[in-house]
Amino acid sequence: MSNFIDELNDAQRAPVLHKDGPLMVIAGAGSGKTRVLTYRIAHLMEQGVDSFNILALTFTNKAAREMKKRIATIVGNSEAKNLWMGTFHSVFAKLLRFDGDKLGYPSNFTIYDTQDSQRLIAAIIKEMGLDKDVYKYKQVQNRISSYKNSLITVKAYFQNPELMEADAMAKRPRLGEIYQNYVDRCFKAGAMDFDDLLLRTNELLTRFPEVLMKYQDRFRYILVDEYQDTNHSQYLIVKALSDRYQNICVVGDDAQSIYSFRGANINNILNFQKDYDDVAMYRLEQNYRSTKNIVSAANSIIANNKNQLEKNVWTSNDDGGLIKIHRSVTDAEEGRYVAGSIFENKMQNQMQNGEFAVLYRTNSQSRAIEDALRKRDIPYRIYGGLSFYQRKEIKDVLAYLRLIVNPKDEEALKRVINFPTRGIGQTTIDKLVVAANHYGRSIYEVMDNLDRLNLNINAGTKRKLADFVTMIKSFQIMNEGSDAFTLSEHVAKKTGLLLEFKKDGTPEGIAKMENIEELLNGIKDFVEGQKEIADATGSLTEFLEDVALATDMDKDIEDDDRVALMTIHLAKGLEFPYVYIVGMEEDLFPSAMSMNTRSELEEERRLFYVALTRAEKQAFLTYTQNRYRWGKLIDAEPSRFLEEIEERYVENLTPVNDGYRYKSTIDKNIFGEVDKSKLRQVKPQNGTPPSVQKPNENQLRKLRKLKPEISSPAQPMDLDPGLVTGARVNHTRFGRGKILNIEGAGNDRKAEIHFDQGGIKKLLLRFAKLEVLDNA
Ligand SMILES: Nc1ncnc2c1ncn2[C@@H]1O[C@H](COP(=O)(O)OP(=O)(O)OP(=O)(O)O)[C@@H](O)[C@H]1O
Ligand SMILES: [Mg+2]
Repeated sequence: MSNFIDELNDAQRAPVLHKDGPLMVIAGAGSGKTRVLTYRIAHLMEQGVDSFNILALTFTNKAAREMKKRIATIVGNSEAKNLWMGTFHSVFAKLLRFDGDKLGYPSNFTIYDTQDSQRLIAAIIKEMGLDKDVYKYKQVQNRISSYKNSLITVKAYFQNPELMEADAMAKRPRLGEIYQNYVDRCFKAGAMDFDDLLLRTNELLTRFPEVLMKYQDRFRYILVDEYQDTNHSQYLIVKALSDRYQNICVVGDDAQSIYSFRGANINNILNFQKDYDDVAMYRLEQNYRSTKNIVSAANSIIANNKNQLEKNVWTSNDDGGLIKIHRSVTDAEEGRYVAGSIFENKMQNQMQNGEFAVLYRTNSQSRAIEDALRKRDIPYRIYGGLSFYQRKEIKDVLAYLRLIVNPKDEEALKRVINFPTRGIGQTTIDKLVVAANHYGRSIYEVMDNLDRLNLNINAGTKRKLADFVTMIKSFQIMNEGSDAFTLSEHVAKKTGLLLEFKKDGTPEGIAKMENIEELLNGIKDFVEGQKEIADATGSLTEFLEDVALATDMDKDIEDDDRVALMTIHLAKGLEFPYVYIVGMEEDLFPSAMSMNTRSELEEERRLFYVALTRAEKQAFLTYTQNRYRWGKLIDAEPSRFLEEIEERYVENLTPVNDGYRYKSTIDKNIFGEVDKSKLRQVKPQNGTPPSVQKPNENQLRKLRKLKPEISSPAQPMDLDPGLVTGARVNHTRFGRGKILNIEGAGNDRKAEIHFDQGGIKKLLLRFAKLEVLDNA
C-alpha cells in the first residue's frame, strides 16, 4: 500500500478503499470529504482503473484543479491529465461539443452567460411589446432558468396548466411565449445558456440511448463532491450515467446545503439510499480544519435546525481563541475594525494577507470593507463580484472572437455590430432582427444575404453591413492558420477596439486598454498551457469555452498574497486561518428575503454554519448598529444567530451592558427564534434608556477616540458633552468647522456648523459623522 493512504484516518480510509458499487460519505465540515474523494481517485488509478474511465464533478473549477494537482503528485502528471474533472457545467459543455450535433447544435456553439441571457430576454420582451415593469427581465430570466433546471421544457410548460396559471396569477400570462421565443432564438444563434448545458445533456442522454451507453461505458467511476447542492437536472445526469456500473461515490454534508434558491435539492442526498441498491454509507466525524472552539460553536448553531442528519463533529485540535464578536456604530466603522484587526494580527502573528478572509451575505457589503483595507494599504481581492471577463471592454473583444467561431451568435453580433461605431443604427438592427425572425435565420445570415432579400435598407447602410461581414470572414480565414493569441491581437487592432479606448485618453480609457492587453496575455498563457493537454489544441473555441465557464473563484488564490473578500456562498469548501464574518444583523443575515418559512430560515442558518466552519484558527463576527442600505441609514439589530452560539465559546469585544446588546433573556417565538419586537425594547430609541449607564468623562474621551462617528441613534447625543455651541469638530466629508448653534432634541437634534473650507451647514446629529476635536 503506498504511503498516501497513511495520510488518512481509519474512517476516511474505508471509503477510499471501498471496492465497486455505490457509496456515500456524509460528514460535517472540515472532516476530509474532499480529501477522501481525491484519494479515492488516486487509489482507483493505482488499482489499475484507466484514468479515462473516471469522472469527477466538483463545485468549482478551482477545486477540480487542486484535486488534479494532488492526484498528479501521487500517480504522475501524465495520467492525471486524462481525468475528466470539473464542474457540472464545464464537463457537460465538453460532452455537448462532441455530441450536441445530434440535437442540432454546432460543435462550436456559444455559451451565453447570465448577462447575455438577460439581454436577449429584455430584447424579446421589448419586441413583444410587453410592459417591462411587469415583465422584469431579470425575474423572467430567473423563472426560465428554474424551469430548465427542473427539466420543464417549453413543451412541458404548455402542457402544464398549473404552471401557466401561476405565471398568469403573477400577472405574466405571456411568460410561456417569452420562454418559447428565448429558446428559439438561442437555438438559432447556435447558443446554449448555462442551464442548457445541463438540460441539453439530459435531453441527449434520454433521446439517444447509444450516446448514453457510450458515456456509461466511458465513465465507469463517477465521483461527486458537495452532492448536497446538486439540482434536479444534475441529479438526473449522474443517475443516468452511473446506472450501468453503479460505481458512484458522492460526498456531502446536508448541513451545508445552501443553494436551494437555485434549485439545489437536499432530497438528492436524503434519497440516495433509495436510488441505488446496497449503498455503503460512511461517516466521518473528526474535523481537521478548525480549533475546538470553532467546531463547538458551529455545532451549537446547527443544532438549532430541526431538519438535519445526526452528526457528531469533534476535533483533537487546540482549543484556540474564543469566537470574537465586535459591535460597531456604522458600517464604515465595521470596515475600519476589520482592517485594523487584520493589520494587528498580521503584525503580531507574522501572518500573510492570504491567510485572512472576509465573508459577507451580499456582495454590496464589500465596499465598506474595501475602503478600509485600501486606507490601510492591505491588498485584497474580491471574488465573485464583477469578474474580469464581465467588464465591458473585455466582453467587446470576446464578442468579436465569438462571432469568428460562431457568426450566428446573436448577442455577440448585437454587441459589436456598431462598436466601434460604423454608422449602423438601431433602426437598421431592428430591421435585421425582424427579417431574421421572419426567415427563421440568424441576423448574420440575413446580413450575408442582403442582396437577395428585399429589405428596406439604403445602399450606404447595406455597404456598411457588407463590410462588417467581410471583416468577420477575413478573421475566420485567419483563424484556420493562426493560434488564438495571434488572431485575437489582430482582431483587437483591426476592429478599432484598441484605438477606440486609446482615443478616449481618460484614465478609464487607458485602464480599459490595459485590460485588453491583460486579456491578450491571458490568451497567450492559455495557448501555451493547452499544448500540454492530451486532446486539446489551443483553439479559439477552447479558449472561449474556458472563459465562458470561468468564475473569479477559479483564478488561483495562491498566486499573490491578498486578503480574500467573498460571499459566504462562494466560500463553500474553502478554508482560511482567520475569518471575519461581517454584517451579523437581522434582515441582512438572516436575509430579510429568507425569513418567511422555517426552511428558508434553516437555509440561512446552514449558511452561517458554512461561514463559521471556514475558519481554522480564529473567527470574528461583526455587526453594526446603523447601516446604509438602499441609500438610507437604517437601524440594525444584531443577528439572532449571534445569540444561538453557546455563550462559552464567544467573547464580546464590546460591552454588552449599555442597552444595545444581543445577549438577553428575550422570549423566543414558535420557531425558537428571537422575538424581534422584544428585542427592540432593549434598544435605546430616544434619549437614555434605563439600562444605560452613563459613561464617565474618561470613558467618553476613549470612546470618542475609538469611534469618530459617535453620533447615532444608539448613542444618545446627550451623552456627549463635547457637542456644544462653539466646539470645534471634524466631519468626515466637510472637514473641520465650528458649531454655531444646536437645536432640537433627541433624534431631531441638529447642529449648525461653519466649516473652515467655507459654507454653513445644518446637520442632523444622529447622522452627521462628527468628531469633537480635542483642542476645542
Ligand atoms: N487525515 C487527515 N490528516 C490531516 N489533515 C487532514 C486529514 N483529513 C483532512 N485533513 C485536512 O483537513 C482540512 C479539511 O479537509 P477537507 O477540505 O477535505 O474537508 P471537507 O469535509 O471537504 O470540508 P468541507 O465540508 O468544508 O468541504 C484540509 O485542510 C485537509 O487537508
Ligand atoms: Mg470539501
